[in-house]
Amino acid sequence: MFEHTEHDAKSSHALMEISDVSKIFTTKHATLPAVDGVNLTVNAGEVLCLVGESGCGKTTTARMAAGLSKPTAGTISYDGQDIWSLDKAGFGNFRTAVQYVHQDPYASLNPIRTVEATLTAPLRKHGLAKNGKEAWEQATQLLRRVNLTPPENYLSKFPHQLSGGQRQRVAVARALSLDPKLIIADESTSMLDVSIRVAMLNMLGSLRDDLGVGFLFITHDLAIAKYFGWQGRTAVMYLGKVVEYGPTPEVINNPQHPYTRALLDAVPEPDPDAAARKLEGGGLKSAEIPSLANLPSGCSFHPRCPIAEDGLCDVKEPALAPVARRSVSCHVVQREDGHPGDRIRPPEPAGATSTS
Ligand SMILES: Nc1ncnc2c1ncn2[C@@H]1O[C@H](COP(=O)(O)OP(=O)(O)OP(=O)(O)O)[C@@H](O)[C@H]1O
Repeated sequence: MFEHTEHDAKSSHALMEISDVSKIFTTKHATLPAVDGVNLTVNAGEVLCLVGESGCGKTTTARMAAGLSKPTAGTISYDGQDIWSLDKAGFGNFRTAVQYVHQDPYASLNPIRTVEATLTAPLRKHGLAKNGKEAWEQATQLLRRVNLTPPENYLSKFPHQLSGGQRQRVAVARALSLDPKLIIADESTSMLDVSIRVAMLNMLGSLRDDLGVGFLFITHDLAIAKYFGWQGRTAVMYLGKVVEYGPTPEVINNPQHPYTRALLDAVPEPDPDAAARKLEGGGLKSAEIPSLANLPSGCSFHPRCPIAEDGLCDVKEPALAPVARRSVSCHVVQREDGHPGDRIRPPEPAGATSTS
């Protein structure tokens, strides 16, 4: 969709580092490890897609990356600094540089504010516009940037007077008003019709190309990751953990983890129930995701996994390890790749005698 320029490859540096990050929610009834030991890096101008089924911890990770929620453990660094050790001014700068675009703009746009007020308020608040005229001019430029033209047709509108796609573009324009280095887009196209979705993705892609904005792009749909994040990397999450992580073409064209393979088998399937049935039909033993409150032993994917081995996968938790130009956490895949961890073998059945 959009070209990867030489400039990007050379100028890429780690903008955000998510290191060993966990988030545990404690409710009256349970302790929920929503995110468990996640490591991710987003380079400047790069797209990192975070993919997985509902409830796997994508939004929780995204909210921590945006500084909206504090990790239970681990660190989120922006430009080399732990965001939770920044002083108030430093944290404020981080919050302007990293903008969060919510999947439902209805939830984030103030219903009683016009588009103009929505766009000019942050400009005035952060001193990016000296006066009302300058703020108005910048607001019109922002609307052009997100292809809402002519801008004059939109400035006086309220959110309810816009279509879903237009609202989403206003939310992106507002995020852009503060000249962010990184946009965290949480399923920001999932509520749109397919053609509007594609137009929106193309527009976001042009921001990356023209402005060098990096993206942490959250989606449950690998087809979207393929379309939007082809030049970047993709991390597949399952029950709070990253199970496969690498360059998007590697992950999509040659998936290694059985969960990634199953997710790809289920693409494209807009109806979640049909997708779940397809997941089951596509080789998974079950469409049911185990509860975070009662995680399976060993590899938490093993009860659904078509290649799980008794005595191995239900006993020992796999770690991410390099396999075929990406990282994968699967004992069986790692063993087949000749990984040093391959010496783990299922125990001999009771009564079996060794012939050696
Ligand atoms: N504030 C909270 N308190 C308790 N549990 C929570 C809280 N927020 C999220 N969870 C739980 O943490 C898990 C991960 O949720 P999260 O929203 O991060 O998943 P997700 O992959 O983004 O799902 P979706 O695609 O449906 O948004 C879920 O089991 C969810 O119920």
